[in-house]
Amino acid sequence: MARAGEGVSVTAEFTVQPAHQGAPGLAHGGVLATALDETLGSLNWLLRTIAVTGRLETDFVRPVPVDTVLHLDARITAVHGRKIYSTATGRIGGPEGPVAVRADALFIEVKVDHFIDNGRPAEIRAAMSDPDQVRRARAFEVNP
Ligand SMILES: CCCCCCCCCCCCCCCC(=O)SCCNC(=O)CCNC(=O)[C@H](O)C(C)(C)COP(=O)(O)OP(=O)(O)OC[C@H]1O[C@@H](n2cnc3c(N)ncnc32)[C@H](O)[C@@H]1OP(=O)(O)O
Repeated sequence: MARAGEGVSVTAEFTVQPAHQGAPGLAHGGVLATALDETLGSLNWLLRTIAVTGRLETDFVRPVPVDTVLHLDARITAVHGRKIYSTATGRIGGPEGPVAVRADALFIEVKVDHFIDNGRPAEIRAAMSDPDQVRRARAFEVNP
């Protein structure tokens, strides 16, 4: 089965808000990890694959002040069976600015059942009664 691999990439911007503060005036590392995780996770949509984060290794290279725009750049590095390897950087001061954070991730492909079996019933019911959500999930299952 042919699958997109190298060359699959996305860019994104994340603005650090006051609510994201950890140390005074600085972004909390967990929030920056979330921004990296979200950006890396969006790569899986380009592969038309439903996948969850199995591993996320994050390096915090420079402090990121509140109100900073984090310029994110993520790409798939390899696909092997159900395993999707990807990497991302977050730069400050512009898309070519210095790297403040970076992450390497391993996402694992799952079936829709992963969510149905493990999610809270109320939210699963709401998702299943949302025609857009169901159509998207079925599209993945029919054309993985
Ligand atoms: C109707 C409703 C509609 C719903 C429509 C859904 C829409 C689409 C939603 C998208 C959602 C996005 C979400 C965003 C990103 C999160 O935020 S995801 C949330 C955080 N992550 C999680 O909750 C994952 C929790 N972990 C798990 O559930 C299970 O560990 C996993 C990841 C499914 C893997 O379990 P498994 O399927 O039993 O797979 P397993 O055989 O253990 O591992 C498969 C392979 O991966 C390797 N592996 C697994 N974990 C690791 C690890 N941590 N480190 C290294 N290797 C690993 C294994 O060694 C194995 O390798 P091989 O032997 O094949 O070489």
